[in-house]
Amino acid sequence: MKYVSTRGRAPALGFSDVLLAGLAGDGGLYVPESWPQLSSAEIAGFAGRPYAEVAAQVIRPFTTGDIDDADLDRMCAEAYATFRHPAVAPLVQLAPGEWVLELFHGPTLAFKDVAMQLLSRMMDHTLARRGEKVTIIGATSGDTGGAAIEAFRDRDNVDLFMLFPEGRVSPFQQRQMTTSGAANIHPIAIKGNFDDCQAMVKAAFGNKRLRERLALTGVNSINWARIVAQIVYYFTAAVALGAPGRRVSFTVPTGNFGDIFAGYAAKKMGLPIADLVIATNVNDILARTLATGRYEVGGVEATTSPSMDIQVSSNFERALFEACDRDAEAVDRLMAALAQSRAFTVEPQALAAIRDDFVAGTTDEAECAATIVGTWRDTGFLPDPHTAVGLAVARRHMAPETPMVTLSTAHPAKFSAAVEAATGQPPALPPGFDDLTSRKEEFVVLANDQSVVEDFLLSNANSVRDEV
Ligand SMILES: Cc1ncc(COP(=O)(O)O)c(C=O)c1O
Ligand SMILES: N[C@@H](CCOP(=O)(O)O)C(=O)O
Repeated sequence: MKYVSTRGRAPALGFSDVLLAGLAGDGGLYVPESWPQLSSAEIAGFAGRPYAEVAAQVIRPFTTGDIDDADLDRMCAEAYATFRHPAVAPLVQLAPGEWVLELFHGPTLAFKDVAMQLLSRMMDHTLARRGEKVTIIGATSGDTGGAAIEAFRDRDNVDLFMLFPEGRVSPFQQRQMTTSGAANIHPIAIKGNFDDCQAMVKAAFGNKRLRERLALTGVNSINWARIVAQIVYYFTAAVALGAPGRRVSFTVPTGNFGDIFAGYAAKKMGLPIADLVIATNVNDILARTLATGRYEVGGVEATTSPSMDIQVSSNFERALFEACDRDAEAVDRLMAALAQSRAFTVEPQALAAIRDDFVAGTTDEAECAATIVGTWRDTGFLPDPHTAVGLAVARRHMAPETPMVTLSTAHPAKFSAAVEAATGQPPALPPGFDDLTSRKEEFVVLANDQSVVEDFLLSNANSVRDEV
């Protein structure tokens, strides 16, 4: 399997090179050059199988030729043994036709663990084989940072620099990032918002000298390996509800579009998905784009679902590439317009293609809080604010006979202030986090300035290559 860049000006690469590249050299995102197909019989065969085995089978077509089958099986088994729930991603029924897929049973209580636990093992495996070291740079609105730090702490072939917006992540999320105590972990609070952090990460990749000196790579969902691992739970959930003999819809609380793009990938591989519903909070650029065809970056509003306080949604570029019939030049033009004027217009044919694959809805803060308390009171399931955004939107898109699965992307304890404000009581903390508030925090605060951040990386990375 080879991967091509959405902007068409970077070389096609195999899985291991894409894994270590993060972002393509032309600023684009890697996608598989064709979608592997799973037959109905193969999909039906997933029923009742352990999550790790299904994961290896779904992921294998993407890694063939780069990772040996036995190594992939072992890495999947190890990654999903870190989860607290034997099913890894259990489905819970809330009402007739309504389900949540609990993706928060990993080590940091967020869906990011599903991909990050596997990604860190794949990276470690590839680096050990090649005898290389890398520097990871990432941007987080809260959950990617914690999951990456947990997955990569104390790995001696990796230095991890994680940028987060100062004061805009929950206290629980911040402490998960700042209390690892590991020498290879460097949390950085940026005086800006998540979009500023993500823009700095992409600009760092665009600095060829820095990229080469630090052997820069990424673990945000710009890295294809993140998406690949997230495809798996769409299969396990749909099969548990009757696929391939029955169509299933999914609603996904969406920010950077990685999670829902994994659902799109599952559909392209043959999973019968009815609707893929994008759920956003008031930072609703994706819903506006689907409604009007105009992608227009506005200001970011801070909400109780901070991990979705995003305007520049990285993986939408992958969806555009698909909607433009894989015309990389067209995507390149749109991305150039975005860089220049913070906006672009999707051509009617591409917009129609996007609307064929996705629908979208938005929730405001009042509806989010009402959904938290209402769902808890009516069903006993306590959603975190991101899941509540998903549930509120999902309930407007339910169709008779088609199960609707909302992805539950974080444990409510990660956002206890918002949950307590809605329900009047704090959510119970799962075991293993009792000392989080007493651990010593270590992080730096840096200006929202590219050269300040790049200088910090060069001064603090353990492995910097000489200039040639
Ligand atoms: C709890 C939670 N829900 C939803 C999202 C949105 O996911 P994505 O960025 O893949 O769209 C995030 C962040 O990515 C998150 O941390
Ligand atoms: N909400 C995310 C933002 C980064 O998303 P990613 O999926 O591209 O890593 C977060 O929690 O940091």
